[in-house]
Amino acid sequence: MAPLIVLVGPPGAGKSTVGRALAAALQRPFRDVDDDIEAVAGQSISDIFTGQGEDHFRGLERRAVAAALTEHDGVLALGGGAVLADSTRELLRGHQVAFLSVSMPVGVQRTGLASNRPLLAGVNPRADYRRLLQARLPLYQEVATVTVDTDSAGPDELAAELARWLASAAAPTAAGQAGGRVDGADRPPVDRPESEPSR
Ligand SMILES: Nc1ncnc2c1ncn2[C@@H]1O[C@H](COP(=O)(O)OP(=O)(O)O)[C@@H](O)[C@H]1O
Ligand SMILES: O=C(O)C1=C[C@@H](OP(=O)(O)O)[C@@H](O)[C@H](O)C1
Ligand SMILES: [Mg+2]
Repeated sequence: MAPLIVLVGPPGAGKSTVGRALAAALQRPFRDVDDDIEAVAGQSISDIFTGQGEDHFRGLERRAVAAALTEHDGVLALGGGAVLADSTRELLRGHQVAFLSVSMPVGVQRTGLASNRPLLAGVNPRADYRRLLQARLPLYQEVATVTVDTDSAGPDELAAELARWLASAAAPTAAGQAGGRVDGADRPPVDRPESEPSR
Protein backbone atom coordinates (compact mmCIF):
# COMPACT_ATOMS: atom_id res chain seq x y z
CA MET A 1 0.00 0.00 0.00
CA ALA A 2 1.23 3.53 -0.75
CA PRO A 3 -0.29 7.02 -0.57
CA LEU A 4 -1.80 8.45 -3.71
CA ILE A 5 0.12 11.63 -2.93
CA VAL A 6 2.23 12.99 -0.06
CA LEU A 7 2.14 16.70 0.80
CA VAL A 8 5.27 18.47 2.09
CA GLY A 9 6.10 22.12 2.70
CA PRO A 10 6.59 24.70 5.43
CA PRO A 11 4.14 25.31 8.27
CA GLY A 12 1.19 27.28 6.96
CA ALA A 13 1.59 26.12 3.37
CA GLY A 14 -1.73 24.33 3.80
CA LYS A 15 -0.71 20.66 3.83
CA SER A 16 -3.41 19.73 6.34
CA THR A 17 -6.12 21.96 4.85
CA VAL A 18 -5.45 21.37 1.15
CA GLY A 19 -4.79 17.68 1.89
CA ARG A 20 -8.20 17.28 3.46
CA ALA A 21 -9.87 19.10 0.53
CA LEU A 22 -7.95 17.02 -2.01
CA ALA A 23 -8.91 13.77 -0.29
CA ALA A 24 -12.56 14.84 -0.27
CA ALA A 25 -12.39 15.78 -3.96
CA LEU A 26 -10.86 12.41 -4.80
CA GLN A 27 -13.12 10.54 -2.39
CA ARG A 28 -10.08 8.99 -0.76
CA PRO A 29 -9.05 8.90 2.90
CA PHE A 30 -6.92 11.65 4.43
CA ARG A 31 -4.17 11.12 7.00
CA ASP A 32 -2.01 13.69 8.77
CA VAL A 33 1.23 12.48 10.35
CA ASP A 34 0.96 15.16 13.06
CA ASP A 35 -2.31 13.52 14.19
CA ASP A 36 -0.62 10.10 14.19
CA ILE A 37 2.20 11.42 16.39
CA GLU A 38 -0.24 12.93 18.89
CA ALA A 39 -2.21 9.68 19.00
CA VAL A 40 0.89 7.53 19.58
CA ALA A 41 2.32 9.91 22.19
CA GLY A 42 -1.02 10.64 23.86
CA GLN A 43 0.09 14.28 23.97
CA SER A 44 -0.19 17.40 21.85
CA ILE A 45 2.78 18.36 19.68
CA SER A 46 3.41 21.40 21.88
CA ASP A 47 3.53 19.21 24.98
CA ILE A 48 5.95 16.78 23.31
CA PHE A 49 8.30 19.66 22.38
CA THR A 50 8.04 21.17 25.85
CA GLY A 51 8.29 17.95 27.82
CA GLN A 52 10.69 15.80 25.80
CA GLY A 53 12.26 18.15 23.29
CA GLU A 54 12.52 18.39 19.52
CA ASP A 55 14.82 15.37 19.08
CA HIS A 56 12.26 13.13 20.74
CA PHE A 57 9.53 14.60 18.52
CA ARG A 58 11.64 13.99 15.39
CA GLY A 59 12.10 10.34 16.37
CA LEU A 60 8.35 9.89 16.74
CA GLU A 61 7.89 11.71 13.45
CA ARG A 62 10.32 9.48 11.53
CA ARG A 63 8.53 6.37 12.74
CA ALA A 64 5.08 7.83 12.07
CA VAL A 65 6.00 8.80 8.50
CA ALA A 66 7.52 5.38 7.79
CA ALA A 67 4.37 3.67 9.04
CA ALA A 68 1.98 5.95 7.16
CA LEU A 69 3.85 5.45 3.88
CA THR A 70 3.10 1.72 4.00
CA GLU A 71 -0.33 1.82 5.69
CA HIS A 72 -2.16 4.61 3.87
CA ASP A 73 -3.48 4.71 0.32
CA GLY A 74 -5.06 8.16 0.19
CA VAL A 75 -3.73 11.69 0.68
CA LEU A 76 -0.97 11.98 3.29
CA ALA A 77 0.12 15.27 4.88
CA LEU A 78 3.50 15.41 6.61
CA GLY A 79 4.57 17.95 9.22
CA GLY A 80 6.73 20.78 7.90
CA GLY A 81 9.96 19.44 9.41
CA ALA A 82 9.58 15.80 8.41
CA VAL A 83 11.90 16.25 5.41
CA LEU A 84 14.79 17.15 7.74
CA ALA A 85 15.39 13.43 8.28
CA ASP A 86 17.63 11.77 5.67
CA SER A 87 15.76 8.51 6.18
CA THR A 88 12.41 10.16 5.48
CA ARG A 89 13.67 11.81 2.28
CA GLU A 90 14.98 8.41 1.20
CA LEU A 91 11.62 6.76 1.93
CA LEU A 92 9.86 9.42 -0.15
CA ARG A 93 11.75 8.43 -3.28
CA GLY A 94 9.39 6.78 -5.74
CA HIS A 95 6.32 8.40 -4.18
CA GLN A 96 4.22 11.15 -5.69
CA VAL A 97 5.21 14.17 -3.55
CA ALA A 98 3.68 17.66 -3.80
CA PHE A 99 5.66 20.57 -2.38
CA LEU A 100 3.18 23.23 -1.29
CA SER A 101 5.26 26.40 -1.34
CA VAL A 102 4.45 29.62 0.48
CA SER A 103 6.23 32.94 0.86
CA MET A 104 7.47 34.21 4.22
CA PRO A 105 4.80 36.91 4.73
CA VAL A 106 1.93 34.62 3.85
CA GLY A 107 3.34 31.73 5.86
CA VAL A 108 3.78 33.94 8.93
CA GLN A 109 0.27 35.28 8.54
CA ARG A 110 -1.24 31.79 8.27
CA THR A 111 0.67 30.41 11.26
CA GLY A 112 0.39 33.56 13.38
CA LEU A 113 -2.38 32.49 15.68
CA ALA A 114 -1.60 28.79 15.92
CA SER A 115 -0.52 27.34 19.23
CA ASN A 116 0.58 23.94 17.90
CA ARG A 117 3.75 25.08 16.15
CA PRO A 118 6.33 25.45 18.93
CA LEU A 119 9.14 26.21 16.47
CA LEU A 120 7.39 29.46 15.53
CA ALA A 121 6.40 30.52 19.02
CA GLY A 122 9.47 32.75 19.56
CA VAL A 123 9.59 36.53 19.79
CA ASN A 124 10.48 37.08 16.12
CA PRO A 125 8.29 34.83 13.98
CA ARG A 126 9.26 36.54 10.71
CA ALA A 127 12.99 35.92 11.24
CA ASP A 128 12.33 32.39 12.49
CA TYR A 129 10.14 31.64 9.50
CA ARG A 130 12.66 33.07 7.03
CA ARG A 131 15.44 30.94 8.55
CA LEU A 132 13.24 27.86 8.42
CA LEU A 133 12.39 28.47 4.75
CA GLN A 134 16.03 28.99 3.79
CA ALA A 135 17.18 25.83 5.55
CA ARG A 136 14.41 23.61 4.21
CA LEU A 137 13.78 24.84 0.68
CA PRO A 138 16.40 22.51 -0.89
CA LEU A 139 14.96 19.58 1.03
CA TYR A 140 11.41 20.20 -0.17
CA GLN A 141 12.72 20.58 -3.72
CA GLU A 142 14.73 17.37 -3.40
CA VAL A 143 11.68 15.22 -2.62
CA ALA A 144 9.08 17.01 -4.77
CA THR A 145 7.64 15.57 -7.95
CA VAL A 146 5.37 18.60 -8.28
CA THR A 147 5.45 22.10 -6.78
CA VAL A 148 2.41 24.26 -6.10
CA ASP A 149 2.54 27.94 -5.14
CA THR A 150 -0.14 28.43 -2.49
CA ASP A 151 0.16 32.19 -1.84
CA SER A 152 -2.76 33.39 -3.91
CA ALA A 153 -5.25 30.56 -4.18
CA GLY A 154 -7.66 29.05 -1.68
CA PRO A 155 -7.52 25.44 -0.47
CA ASP A 156 -10.34 24.20 -2.72
CA GLU A 157 -8.79 25.73 -5.82
CA LEU A 158 -5.39 24.23 -4.97
CA ALA A 159 -6.99 20.85 -4.30
CA ALA A 160 -8.71 20.97 -7.68
CA GLU A 161 -5.43 21.83 -9.42
CA LEU A 162 -3.64 18.99 -7.68
CA ALA A 163 -6.44 16.57 -8.56
CA ARG A 164 -6.10 17.59 -12.22
CA TRP A 165 -2.34 17.20 -12.01
CA LEU A 166 -2.65 13.72 -10.50
CA ALA A 167 -5.02 12.73 -13.30
CA SER A 168 -2.61 14.05 -15.92
CA ALA A 169 0.32 12.27 -14.26
CA ALA A 170 -1.63 9.02 -14.46
CA ALA A 171 -2.57 9.72 -18.11
CA PRO A 172 0.41 11.61 -19.60
CA THR A 173 -1.45 12.62 -22.78
CA ALA A 174 -3.48 15.03 -20.65
CA ALA A 175 -0.33 16.57 -19.16
CA GLY A 176 -0.18 20.32 -18.92
CA GLN A 177 -3.83 20.77 -18.04
CA ALA A 178 -3.32 21.06 -14.31
CA GLY A 179 -3.16 24.83 -13.96
CA GLY A 180 -0.78 27.77 -13.68
CA ARG A 181 0.35 27.31 -10.11
CA VAL A 182 1.29 23.67 -10.58
CA ASP A 183 4.79 22.96 -11.80
CA GLY A 184 5.61 19.33 -12.36
CA ALA A 185 7.96 19.75 -15.28
CA ASP A 186 11.20 19.63 -13.31
CA ARG A 187 10.87 16.09 -12.04
CA PRO A 188 9.47 12.87 -13.50
CA PRO A 189 6.09 12.39 -11.84
CA VAL A 190 5.49 8.74 -11.14
CA ASP A 191 7.66 6.20 -12.84
CA ARG A 192 11.03 6.12 -11.20
CA PRO A 193 11.32 2.30 -11.07
CA GLU A 194 14.95 2.34 -9.99
CA SER A 195 13.94 4.05 -6.75
CA GLU A 196 10.57 2.39 -6.18
CA PRO A 197 10.29 1.58 -2.47
CA SER A 198 9.61 -2.02 -1.54
CA ARG A 199 6.02 -2.38 -0.45
N1 LIG B 1 -4.45 28.31 0.34
C1 LIG B 1 -4.81 28.88 1.48
N2 LIG B 1 -5.37 30.09 1.48
C2 LIG B 1 -5.74 30.69 2.64
N3 LIG B 1 -5.59 30.13 3.86
C3 LIG B 1 -5.03 28.91 3.92
C4 LIG B 1 -4.61 28.22 2.75
N4 LIG B 1 -4.10 27.03 3.11
C5 LIG B 1 -4.18 26.99 4.46
N5 LIG B 1 -4.74 28.10 4.94
C6 LIG B 1 -4.98 28.41 6.36
O1 LIG B 1 -3.67 28.53 6.95
C7 LIG B 1 -3.65 27.91 8.22
C8 LIG B 1 -2.59 26.82 8.22
O2 LIG B 1 -3.00 25.78 7.34
P1 LIG B 1 -2.55 24.26 7.58
O3 LIG B 1 -3.31 23.43 6.64
O4 LIG B 1 -2.62 23.92 9.02
O5 LIG B 1 -1.02 24.32 7.12
P2 LIG B 1 0.14 23.24 7.31
O6 LIG B 1 -0.51 21.93 7.62
O7 LIG B 1 0.89 23.24 6.03
O8 LIG B 1 0.96 23.78 8.44
C9 LIG B 1 -5.06 27.41 8.49
O9 LIG B 1 -5.73 28.38 9.25
C10 LIG B 1 -5.68 27.29 7.11
O10 LIG B 1 -7.06 27.50 7.13
O1 LIG C 1 7.87 22.68 10.71
C1 LIG C 1 7.99 21.94 11.71
O2 LIG C 1 9.11 21.57 12.15
C2 LIG C 1 6.75 21.48 12.37
C3 LIG C 1 5.55 21.62 11.70
C4 LIG C 1 4.26 21.22 12.29
O3 LIG C 1 3.36 20.74 11.28
P1 LIG C 1 2.75 21.67 10.13
O4 LIG C 1 3.81 21.89 9.07
O5 LIG C 1 1.59 20.91 9.61
O6 LIG C 1 2.37 22.96 10.77
C5 LIG C 1 4.46 20.15 13.35
O7 LIG C 1 4.86 18.93 12.76
C6 LIG C 1 5.49 20.58 14.35
O8 LIG C 1 5.03 21.74 15.02
C7 LIG C 1 6.85 20.86 13.72
MG1 LIG D 1 -0.34 20.48 9.13
